[in-house]
This record gives sequence, structure tokens and C-alpha cells, in this order.
Amino acid sequence: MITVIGSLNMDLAVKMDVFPKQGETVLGEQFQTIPGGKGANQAVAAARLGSQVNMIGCVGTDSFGDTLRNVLQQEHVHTDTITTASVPTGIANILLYNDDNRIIVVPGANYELSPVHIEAAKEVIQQSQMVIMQLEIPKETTEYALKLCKEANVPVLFNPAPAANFDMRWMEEITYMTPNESECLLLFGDDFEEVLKRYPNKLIITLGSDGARFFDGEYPIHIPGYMTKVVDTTGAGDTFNGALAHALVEGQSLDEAVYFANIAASLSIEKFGAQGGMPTLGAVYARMSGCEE
Ligand SMILES: Nc1ncnc2c1ncn2[C@@H]1O[C@H](COP(=O)(O)OP(=O)(O)OP(=O)(O)O)[C@@H](O)[C@H]1O
Ligand SMILES: [K+]
Repeated sequence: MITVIGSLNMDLAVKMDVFPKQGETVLGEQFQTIPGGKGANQAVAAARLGSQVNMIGCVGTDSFGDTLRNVLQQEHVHTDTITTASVPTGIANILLYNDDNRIIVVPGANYELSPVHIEAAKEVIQQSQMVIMQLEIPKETTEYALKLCKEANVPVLFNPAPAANFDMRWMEEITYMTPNESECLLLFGDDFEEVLKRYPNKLIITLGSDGARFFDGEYPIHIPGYMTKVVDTTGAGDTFNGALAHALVEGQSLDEAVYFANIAASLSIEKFGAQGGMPTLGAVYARMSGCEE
């Protein structure tokens, strides 16, 4: 079983032709509500591949909270350890204008997830084969969860996004760390060769269409991405992380697991939305074996 400790958001996307000036009202073209949050996305990614997944998070008492919980249940993610707080559910307000986007995130209930909730879910964590975390919940909660995982000897896959919330002291407690290039730059500087060597078989840098790289203790390893037609890259990183956890828990080596995660992420970018394009296990194997329909 995989446990994800992280955020659940409702994305509110407005597409517009005219961007309003201060004090102005304009008509938008399109409005969509899309379930998201890095935590929920990574949980869905792993569950769609067939992993048993447990989500630890917090939503509000509003209808967005109910919807997010239901969506996860439909994806067969266990939601018993999702708590409810009397503040609004986290949202991301996405303004799409001229092929560009402006995003406002209001963490809401995600910032109410506290060490008390992690302690209450202790048994679930102890029974997990891997715990996945990101940085969209309070720092003290992340710290407490890392401590529990260490005590219980549960491996942690840490996706340091948004990177500014990362604390370097956590490196020791993390088993696998998956920054993208800009997160890696922010956290470790621009000498990727050096930093990969410093964290062999632990630091995996994702490189967009280029795939991912790590250092295996002896050699630098680069696993190229799978070239495909991009429709929407939203959720590529989340799919990569959920798939990597799934493959590692299944007992794959790190090389194999990164290859598997690249394939899964390549399928996700062929469809719109973060969760919308996340593949099933069958779809990943079909692509690996060259037997796609
Ligand atoms: N254009 C692409 N073609 C093929 N694979 C891609 C492409 N973009 C992303 N991927 C896959 O997704 C993984 C994660 O992408 P990236 O390194 O851009 O992380 P990210 O910035 O967290 O992604 P995002 O924020 O778009 O979800 C890559 O390692 C790769 O496997
Ligand atoms: K997508």
C-alpha cells in the first residue's frame, strides 16, 4: 500500500479573451472546475496503475470538499484519513489568457492538516510500503510525517514542489527525491552532476521531454523521455511521481521504475487536465511493448 500525504484542491479555470483591468468587468469564454492538488493527483496516478492508495489530507465542509473526496473514491483511493476543517477547501484560480496562465492558489483546508492528523493516521503510515509527500501542506506536518516514517522504517518519495517550502534538513529522512530542473536549481544550485553524485540512487531530476536522470553510485544514468504529441503537460510531474512509487513498490529497480514513470507521464500529456490523462497499467505496458491500439 502507498500512502500520499498532501494537498487536495479544486482548480477553477477561466478562459478569457480580454484580461480585466483594475475595476473592470469582462466576459469570460469558458469556466471549468477540475479536481487537483499535487497530493490528490499523485494518489490518482498510483491508484490508476493498480496500487492500493491511501490519502491523508484535509478538505473544507463545502461542496468542493465533498466532490474531491468522491472523485478519489471513484478512483479507488481510500479516503478514511482525509479530515475536514471548517475553512474553505483549497482552490487554485487559473486564469487562461492569450496562451498564458496566471494562477492564484488559496491553500484553505490544506493548511489545516496538522501533526495531530498525522498521528491519528499513524497505523496507516506504519503499514505502508511507501509514503509520497509534496510541499503544499504545513511545514510542521511534513516534519512530523517524516519523523513517523523514519521510526516505522517506511521509505519516502518526496516531490519538492513548491521548492521554496523545502527544508534541507529533511534530506536525510528522504529515500527518493524528485525535483524538476527549476526546483533542483533552486534547492541545490546549477551543478547537477555534482549534486546527483552527492545523493546516489536518491535524487532523481525530471527533465521534461528529456526524461530523468540520477546517479547510481558508479555511473550517471539518463533515462530518456518517450517522445509524443503534447496536448497538455499539466500533471506530467504528478503522474511521474505516482508511477515511480507504484513501480518501486512493485519491486522494480530504480532504472526500471524511472523508465516506467517516463512512459506513464508521456501518456498523461496526451490528454487534457492533470488527472484526466493519467494512464492505467495496461496503457503503460502497451506503450512499453509497442502494442498500442
Ligand atoms: N514533452 C514531454 N514529452 C515526453 N515526456 C514528458 C514531456 N514533458 C514531461 N514529460 C514527462 O514528465 C516528467 C515530468 O516532467 P517535468 O520534468 O516537466 O516535471 P514538472 O515540471 O513537475 O511537470 P509539470 O509541472 O508539467 O507537471 C518527465 O520526467 C517526463 O517523463
Ligand atoms: K495532462
